[in-house]
Amino acid sequence: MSETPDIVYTTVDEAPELASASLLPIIRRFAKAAGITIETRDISLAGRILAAFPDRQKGEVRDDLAWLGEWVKTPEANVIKLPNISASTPQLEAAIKELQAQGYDLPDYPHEPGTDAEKDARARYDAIKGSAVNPVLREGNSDRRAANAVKKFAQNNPHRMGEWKSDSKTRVASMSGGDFRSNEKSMTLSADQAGPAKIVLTADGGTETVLKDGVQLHEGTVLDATFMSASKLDAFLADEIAKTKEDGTLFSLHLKATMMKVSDPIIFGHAVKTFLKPVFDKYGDELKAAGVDPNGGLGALYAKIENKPEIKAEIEKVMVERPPMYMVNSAKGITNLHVPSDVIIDASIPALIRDGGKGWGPDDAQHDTTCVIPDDTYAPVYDETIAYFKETGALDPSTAGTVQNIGLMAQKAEEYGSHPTTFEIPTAGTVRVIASNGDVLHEHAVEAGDIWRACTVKKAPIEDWVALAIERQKAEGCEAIFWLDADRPHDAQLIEYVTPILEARGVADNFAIMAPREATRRTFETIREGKTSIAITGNVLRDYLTDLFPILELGTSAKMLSIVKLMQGGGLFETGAGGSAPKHVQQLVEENHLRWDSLGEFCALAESLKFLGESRDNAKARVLGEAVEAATQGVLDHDRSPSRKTGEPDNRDSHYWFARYWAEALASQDKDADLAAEFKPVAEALAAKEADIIGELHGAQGKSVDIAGYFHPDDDKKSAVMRPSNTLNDIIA
Ligand SMILES: NC(=O)C1=CN([C@@H]2O[C@H](COP(=O)(O)OP(=O)(O)OC[C@H]3O[C@@H](n4cnc5c(N)ncnc54)[C@H](OP(=O)(O)O)[C@@H]3O)[C@@H](O)[C@H]2O)C=CC1
Ligand SMILES: O=C(O)CCC(=O)C(=O)O
Ligand SMILES: [Mg+2]
Repeated sequence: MSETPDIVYTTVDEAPELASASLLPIIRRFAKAAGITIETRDISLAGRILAAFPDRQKGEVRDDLAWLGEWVKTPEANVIKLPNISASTPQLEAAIKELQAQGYDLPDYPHEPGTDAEKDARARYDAIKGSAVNPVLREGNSDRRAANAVKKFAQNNPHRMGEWKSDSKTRVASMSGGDFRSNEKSMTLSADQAGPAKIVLTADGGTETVLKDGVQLHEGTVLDATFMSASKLDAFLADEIAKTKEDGTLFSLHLKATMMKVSDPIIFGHAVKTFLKPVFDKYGDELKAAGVDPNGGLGALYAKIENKPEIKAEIEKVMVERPPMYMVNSAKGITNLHVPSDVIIDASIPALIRDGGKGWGPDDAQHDTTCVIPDDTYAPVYDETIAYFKETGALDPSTAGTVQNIGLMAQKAEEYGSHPTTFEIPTAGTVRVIASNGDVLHEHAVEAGDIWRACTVKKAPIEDWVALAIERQKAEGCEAIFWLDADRPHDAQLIEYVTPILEARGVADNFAIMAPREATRRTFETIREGKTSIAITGNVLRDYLTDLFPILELGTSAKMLSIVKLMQGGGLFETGAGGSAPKHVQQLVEENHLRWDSLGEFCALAESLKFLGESRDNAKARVLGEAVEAATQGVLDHDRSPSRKTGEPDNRDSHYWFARYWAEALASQDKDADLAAEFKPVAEALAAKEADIIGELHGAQGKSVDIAGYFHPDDDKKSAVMRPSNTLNDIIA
């Protein structure tokens, strides 16, 4: 491992990692011709678990995430980042079990840590849980958009859209009080308030508990504090369950338990308990004794009551009285409330909207759905989208314009950085954030069980974000909207930053500032006319909108260009805006067909090579990058993307075509004669052997395969499955 490779390609999980087994050898072969070093760093869930317990493993275990976390703070950084699992507790436990079965020495996940050793293990595991990678790597703000070629392809080959009817009963339900939105307070730190702050809970009896000490706050940082009332949440959930029953729709809950890894699993647990309230009322003690943690979901609960027929019977009785649930997998009986990480709001709601507002029910058919999004901060975006489509009918992807996003993300911005300062309040009292100079920055009266949190966004990332927005708007010359609500405390603080910068740069007229609901409608109206709009948003809307619009415009967010211009000069190139597509793994294992589309990897690779060309003045990298763009265009023009169906071309076929078009582009360019000479025979061989290669790739499909693990498959077996064409392998070797 050299200290600074030219490019780091991340080792991840699930479908994208399977794809890498086929694609990475091709990338390496081409990069080698230009003397470019590509190394991998392991940020997979399994890799991170092992790195958390290096002392218990045989041999050396590298902490690649820690290494990358430092590298992204240097101007040399050039990372191609694939999506990785942000694990919920059930996923983390499953991964630990698998690794233990493979012979790795790891402690179980301690649910109720008692001893010091258990507390230590729990702390190490909790650091891995949830979205533990992206916040570490994202030392810059986010620029996500569809490349022109990708957008054109989607317009010419529109995906299927469900029909939106004006009488659809699908709706969004959010709290009208007591939620994070209504309790939010926000302020910007002055110089004398900067320094280590503390968060203190003073119980109603007077006892003080320091919830967190040494919270480093800087001058100019925007600091928010808010809480979700547990009692109001429960009342809201109970009410919505009843209303859903009356409406005759599916009940669904949409959260982000992965990125909001402290707050949202607790909210999820409230939903599990409220849905099964009669069961918890009757058998609460027994369930507790059996080790049931409602935050882990129904899946974990059922596993713990296998031998308790009376509780099972009670659950069945209650379920009959409840509205039918939106299903994750109706064939397997996996409901919305089974696993907290199965229904991830950024992907789940847009997919439902793409399908005309329909979710899958227990009867394996699609129905109108009540979408419960307890916190009302961002729910209006979905509520307005649904209202708009009910009025106007579905969007037409063949004519729709596009929405780009400039997202405030750097340095754990906003809610997605709030985990260390989120608490489930143990006793009623008052929470205060106290600055180093003694100023009380925020104060809330809370009840036991309330979820209180503070979050920050620093000055430098805000200024960088506005500058990035100005740059992008200048490049596009189109509508650009800051999705900020002057009536929301946090957004009002951001507006105080944004307006003077726009004015000082003389570009204020090129931008609008609109609350999310209004911005949603305006943006849909703009893209309906075939035009482009730039959404300049905070971190959560960055996440939500870069799934919402791509899923409606392109059918998926996997095809997005996703660039993180690191604030210290490096580049982080994310592959698409979506996740690791767990269902694709199942299809591969059962039928040896991988429907994962690597277009996101192709786009990121082109950007990474072109960035290398600029940052290290590497002319060959530039040529390789331009050829990748030509290859990507070739894959689109000739429709070489994977099919969903077994027996048809899959991910591996698309890699063959990608390699071929890449080699052809290199052979035919005239900027670098050495590269042209080297790739001419490669291009010829790939063309001459087309029938053999395609035959070998297709011959492999249709049978089940063994990769010896889900979270930590065997590298050789994975490689054998993903590289079934010896003819192709020989040409690439
Ligand atoms: N950047 C990151 O690291 C991210 C990581 N994640 C993680 O990914 C996991 C899954 O998240 P989830 O919310 O389900 O979102 P995904 O984006 O993984 O999946 C949603 C659906 O999108 C489709 N899809 C996604 N990517 C591709 C692709 N490249 N080619 C074809 N289809 C694709 C699949 O549809 P179909 O099944 O119909 O084929 C998939 O089931 C979680 O562990 C989550 O934490 C999520 C988002 C970003
Ligand atoms: O970090 C994660 O868990 C998911 C990230 C994500 O969804 C995104 O950035 O779009
Ligand atoms: Mg997302």
